[in-house]
Amino acid sequence: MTDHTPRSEEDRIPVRPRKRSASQIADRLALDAIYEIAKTFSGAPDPIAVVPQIFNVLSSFLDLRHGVLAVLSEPGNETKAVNPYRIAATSFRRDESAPASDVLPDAVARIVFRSGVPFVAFDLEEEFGAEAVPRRLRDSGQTLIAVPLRDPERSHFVLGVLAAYRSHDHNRAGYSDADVRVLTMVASLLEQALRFRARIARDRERALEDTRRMLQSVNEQRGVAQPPVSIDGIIGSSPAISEVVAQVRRVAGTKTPVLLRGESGTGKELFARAVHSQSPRAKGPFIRVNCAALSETLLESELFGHEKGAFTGANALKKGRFELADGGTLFLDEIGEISPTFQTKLLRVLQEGEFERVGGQRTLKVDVRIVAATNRDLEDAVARGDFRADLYFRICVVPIVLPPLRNRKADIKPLAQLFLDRFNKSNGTNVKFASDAFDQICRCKFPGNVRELENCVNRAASLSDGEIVLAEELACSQGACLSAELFRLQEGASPIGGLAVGRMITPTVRVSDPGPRNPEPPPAAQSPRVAAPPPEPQVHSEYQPEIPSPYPPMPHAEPEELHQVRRKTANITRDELIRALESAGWVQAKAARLLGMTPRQIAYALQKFDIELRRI
Ligand SMILES: Nc1ncnc2c1ncn2[C@@H]1O[C@H](COP(=O)(O)OP(=O)(O)OP(=O)(O)O)[C@@H](O)[C@H]1O
Repeated sequence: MTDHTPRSEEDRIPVRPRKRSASQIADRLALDAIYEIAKTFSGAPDPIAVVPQIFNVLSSFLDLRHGVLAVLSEPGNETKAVNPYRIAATSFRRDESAPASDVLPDAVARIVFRSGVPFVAFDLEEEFGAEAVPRRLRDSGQTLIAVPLRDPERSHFVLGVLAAYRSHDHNRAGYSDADVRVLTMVASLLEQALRFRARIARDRERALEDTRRMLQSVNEQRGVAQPPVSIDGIIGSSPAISEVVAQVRRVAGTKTPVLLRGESGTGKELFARAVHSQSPRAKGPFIRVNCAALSETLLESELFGHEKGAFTGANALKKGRFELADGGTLFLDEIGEISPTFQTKLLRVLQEGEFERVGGQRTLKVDVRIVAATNRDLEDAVARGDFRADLYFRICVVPIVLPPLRNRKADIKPLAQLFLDRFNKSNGTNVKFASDAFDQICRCKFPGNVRELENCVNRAASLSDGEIVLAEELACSQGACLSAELFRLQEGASPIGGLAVGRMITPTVRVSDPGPRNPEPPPAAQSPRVAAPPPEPQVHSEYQPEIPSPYPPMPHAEPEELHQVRRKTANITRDELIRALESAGWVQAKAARLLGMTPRQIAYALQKFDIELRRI
């Protein structure tokens, strides 16, 4: 039925669409394009795979043509270029083997990778030469707009370049700002999509890992033996160590830099050697540098070498470790300890594979695989600005974390047996552990990790009365295991040299008496009568200097016992000491406990009163 009700005057005037300005139309199109693009990304399981579709949208809505996405490739592959990248997507239908320069001028890509800001080239030919212009675009004027794509996880890190061309047939000057804005928005949508995907992948990986661990622990409980691992002297039968060995095997075949992380004594150097020996460069040299052991100047001349006469004392040309490691592997131990200036020097050689000897002019090129190690929390160091982020990304391409021994108890027994066998071999002995001794060792937390286990075995084997080491002969049974004491003081929360520990330096504290704060375990005693006191820390001022220590800082708040210890040190008499030793069966650690002193203080007192230890 037709509606005959009379309409008002207003109703009868035909509605003419409001005229929009060119810029309003452009804005509207941009908005529509972004809407389409966001929809496409949100539904895509692999955001990079849909980038060609995104380029089509840009082209049909906004005339932004010939889109291209370049992403950083893993460093350390065949190319020696700085920031090697690959073309990951394009709207050209191009032959896969075509050079990247067919779609994106190399000079522009590198500018964006390095600067991390958008770049607009109004006239490629004029700015970069005819060769820079992709072949198919040579006959037409084109403005190139390129914006950075940032790593979703590390916002300062440029991992890609998103670019597109605008033909000069269009209003060339007017659009570039808007084009930069649109491409930046697209880059940001892509970053979000990548971040989302990475999160899903990580969650999936975590779930798989949990399942794997669960199965392994069920197998362990059922007594299904894990096959023992054995490469290059690495011993272990725990799932954790098998996983690390598998990672080493996987990564060894490439030239990718590896960063070994883990507490002190977990075997970082051993694993660095394994990465080398399992790699195609195994026949090449393996060169190690302890970055923490050398001053900056020495480190520079050690790593890069020096020319004759470069400085006083440089009487001859000396090749540096980079040169010596050519064709092989360079192991940079304790990399977290190098100074900011040296970080810059190292970055250059890691990026470009080039350096000059100290005092030299000639640029040398080497082919070296880098394996680094640290027990520092490098992420924290980067966040605090102590460690360069770009160097961090160079060295931390494949991080391999070595678990502490307390988290892989299944390794303790085979390792203890290995060290005992080594002891017997080098001493011509046939010492064995009684089964209760083995059980006791296996229960230990070993805060000093494998190194401490090695010491423990050697100490027990050296001090044993007979061929069988009994449980009661172990240092821990006699209250003489200082690392157990140390671990107790840590409350298990801050393991020695653990990843959570930043700079491993004892805190600067006011000291009125030089009583030891972090007693080190006594050197594996050569004979029970030897009671040589460890060197007394020199305290010249009211403040204790910062001493690099393998142990994490002690809490600032001092327990009451420690105050008592201080008072006792000065007051103890010879008789008091002998009485305590007598009642402790001449076990220093026990006597120390009776007197409320540390074993180290007992050792000083013994020396002071010239008392020789008796063995009961
Ligand atoms: N899985 C293992 N199998 C056999 N020996 C091991 C294993 N892990 C560590 N070790 C031994 O333990 C000792 C300490 O290892 P290493 O020096 O490699 O530790 P690290 O992590 O580099 O220590 P730091 O950080 O203090 O330098 C070495 O004698 C090493 O041979």
